[in-house]
Amino acid sequence: MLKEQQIQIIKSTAPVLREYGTQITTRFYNLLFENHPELLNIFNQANQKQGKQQQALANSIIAAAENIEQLEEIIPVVEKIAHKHRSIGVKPEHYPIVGENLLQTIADVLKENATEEILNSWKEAYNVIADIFIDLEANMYEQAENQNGGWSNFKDFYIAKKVKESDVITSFYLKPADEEPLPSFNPGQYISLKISIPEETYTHVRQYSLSNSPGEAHFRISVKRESDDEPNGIASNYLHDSLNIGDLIPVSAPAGDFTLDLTNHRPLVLIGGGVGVTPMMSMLHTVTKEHPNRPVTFIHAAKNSKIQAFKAEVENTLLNNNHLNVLTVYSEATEQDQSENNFTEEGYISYSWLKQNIRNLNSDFYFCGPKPFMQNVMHALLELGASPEQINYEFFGPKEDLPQPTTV
Ligand SMILES: Cc1cc2nc3c(=O)[nH]c(=O)nc-3n(C[C@H](O)[C@H](O)[C@H](O)COP(=O)(O)OP(=O)(O)OC[C@H]3O[C@@H](n4cnc5c(N)ncnc54)[C@H](O)[C@@H]3O)c2cc1C
Ligand SMILES: NC(=O)C1=CN([C@@H]2O[C@H](COP(=O)(O)OP(=O)(O)OC[C@H]3O[C@@H](n4cnc5c(N)ncnc54)[C@H](OP(=O)(O)O)[C@@H]3O)[C@@H](O)[C@H]2O)C=CC1
Ligand code: HEM
Repeated sequence: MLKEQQIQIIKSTAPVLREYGTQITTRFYNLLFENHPELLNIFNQANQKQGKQQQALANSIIAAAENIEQLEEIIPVVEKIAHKHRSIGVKPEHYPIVGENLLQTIADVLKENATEEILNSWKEAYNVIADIFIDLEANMYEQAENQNGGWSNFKDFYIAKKVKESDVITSFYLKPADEEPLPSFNPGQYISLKISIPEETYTHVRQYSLSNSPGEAHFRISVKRESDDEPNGIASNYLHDSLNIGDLIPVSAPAGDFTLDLTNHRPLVLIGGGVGVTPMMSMLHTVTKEHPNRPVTFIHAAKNSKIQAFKAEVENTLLNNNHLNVLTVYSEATEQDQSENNFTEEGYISYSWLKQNIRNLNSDFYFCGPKPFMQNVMHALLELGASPEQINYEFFGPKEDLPQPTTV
């Protein structure tokens, strides 16, 4: 346990580390992969090259340190990270490795300012934080293991079906190679895939939201081919081009805490941006099956009908449900979309448009999509007066980028 003096040292040096934050974590990852190249198999190298992971780690370690006296405050943030850690296969034995390399880096960056007393205090603080992660993740591994037919790490699934949903999105129907029954999962959760590409030295682990509802004999994921920017997305292009029916792929047990709360019956508003619609599909299918009388507004913002996935699937759900309202917003509607008038609004989702189209503000809101879309929707909901507990979103960048709902 940390002594009072160590707590004061942590609190007084946390601002310095915040200042050097990403410089420390950038150097940390270089040192970590130099000393432990095997960890290149689990870290997303695109996130590394774009600096996203360095920022995320720096923010979380320093946030934990600044809350060192009331760590229970950061449990919700730690839980979200622990879900991802568990789905990737982070183990207790990894924590001392990260700790050693992180402290070495702090010493290197702070140089003569890194006295033995400061380093020992940060070592103690890291161990306290690491123990919280290790305990949480142990429970999550046990829970995943104990679910019917569960497994705690990765297990082989085969591609049972591939369905082209749009010009850029293809769905993969995955079934367990051992034919064990699938564990249930919460709508909105994701799985991690461990993707081995022949010419690549390391595996690529990626997360994909489950786009079907629990209780079926398969998992369905729907993957957008990332090819708008250079370099093309390594995993999504491999899945689209080279993963075919019958091929095997290691899959983690479902994880994630961005999940539909089925215990309350307030009206529901699901807002998906682009392929961010995937968790919304799982939520839509689940709620229309289990609570057919719950009013649901399903909003999909996409470029146009050539890019949009699940248009027909959602319209089919609409046919069988009197309490579902479906709205489509295209930002780059094609001429065919215009002539068929097959969408509700052109442009971006806005505060005034949401105000006009959300029938009941006392709703639960769930949204997911690209960052600019997320920022816009969050702003609009806050402006509409939605309270923090009504707003649920999956965002996987440094949280500071998104306006936070003010506490009431
Ligand atoms: C919880 C969660 C759920 C998700 N669910 C889905 C889903 O349902 N469907 C879906 O399609 N995606 C989903 N994603 C995203 C998915 O995990 C992948 O990130 C996505 O498929 C891209 O992976 P990739 O390997 O194809 O691209 P990567 O190779 O990882 O590249 C990603 C982007 O980074 C850029 N990039 C790569 N390397 C560099 C570099 N050296 N310098 C600069 N830029 C670079 C690429 O141009 C590309 O635009 C989800 C992500 C999370 C965290
Ligand atoms: N559980 C999770 O965390 C999941 C995360 N994802 C992530 O969701 C993202 C989906 O991206 P993608 O499919 O490429 O989405 P797109 O880039 O296609 O964007 C979707 C729509 O949102 C519009 N948009 C862009 N900016 C704004 C804005 N400021 N306000 C409102 N709308 C806006 C786009 O318009 P425009 O034509 O101008 O681009 C487009 O019409 C990916 O980053 C993916 O990784 C996906 C699935 C699950
Ligand atoms: C106290 C210690 C740790 C903290 C505070 C921490 C924090 C984080 C954070 C904030 C993220 C981003 C989560 C997200 O994107 O939603 C993350 C992801 C990750 N962490 Fe940790 N982590 C710790 C220890 C570890 C250890 C010991 C390992 C194992 C080597 C590890 C491996 C990973 C991996 C592989 C990812 C996903 C990276 C990516 O997809 O780009 N972490 N961690």
